[in-house]
Amino acid sequence: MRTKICGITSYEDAMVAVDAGADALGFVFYEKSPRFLTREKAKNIIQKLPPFVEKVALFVNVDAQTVNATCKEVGATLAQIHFEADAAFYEALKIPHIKVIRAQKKEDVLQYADEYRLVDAYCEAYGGAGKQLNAEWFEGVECSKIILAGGLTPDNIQALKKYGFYAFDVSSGVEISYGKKDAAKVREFIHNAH
Ligand SMILES: O=C(O)c1ccccc1NCC(=O)[C@H](O)[C@H](O)COP(=O)(O)O
Repeated sequence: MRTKICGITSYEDAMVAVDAGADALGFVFYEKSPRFLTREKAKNIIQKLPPFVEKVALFVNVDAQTVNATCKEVGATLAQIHFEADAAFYEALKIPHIKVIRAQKKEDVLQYADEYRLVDAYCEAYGGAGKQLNAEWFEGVECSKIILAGGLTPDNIQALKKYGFYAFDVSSGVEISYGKKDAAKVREFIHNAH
């Protein structure tokens, strides 16, 4: 199972995740987030990372030009879009991207079913709240294009493997404090996901 460790704010935490086998790292460009980091700080981390690691830039309520410019400047390889955006926004993006579904009910997890998408639990903060989805919503659903997020921990992912998700995404479940990862939990999460 692929894994993304989200809310990275230091090179040390990034390398703990990479060394443990993370496929992707998430960087939050939402100023109201406790995991927000500046473009300069993100660039300094990203430029030192080894190849074959997806560098994901997260955005909330910005225009496409901001997404394009930020990703180019920091070296992000994928944009993660955490808000409702229209077709013109997506057409203007010049970088690979994934939509985020902030699910509030079972039907929501079926949105954009033909696309790889991240399904997270709805929260006012847009993400990183440690709020879990109802696993029963995935019963009978084709999950191979879903990146599951929301309240995942090293202890609860084993039971979720049976749904056949594309990947697991975690932030608060492997943290000591906002934006500071717990190395042991990061390793345990990735180990248990595989
Ligand atoms: O992490 C944040 O602070 C954040 C803020 C605004 C938009 C998205 C954010 N995080 C998005 C993620 O991809 C998280 O990994 C995802 O929501 C799961 O978080 P958690 O429930 O804490 O594992």
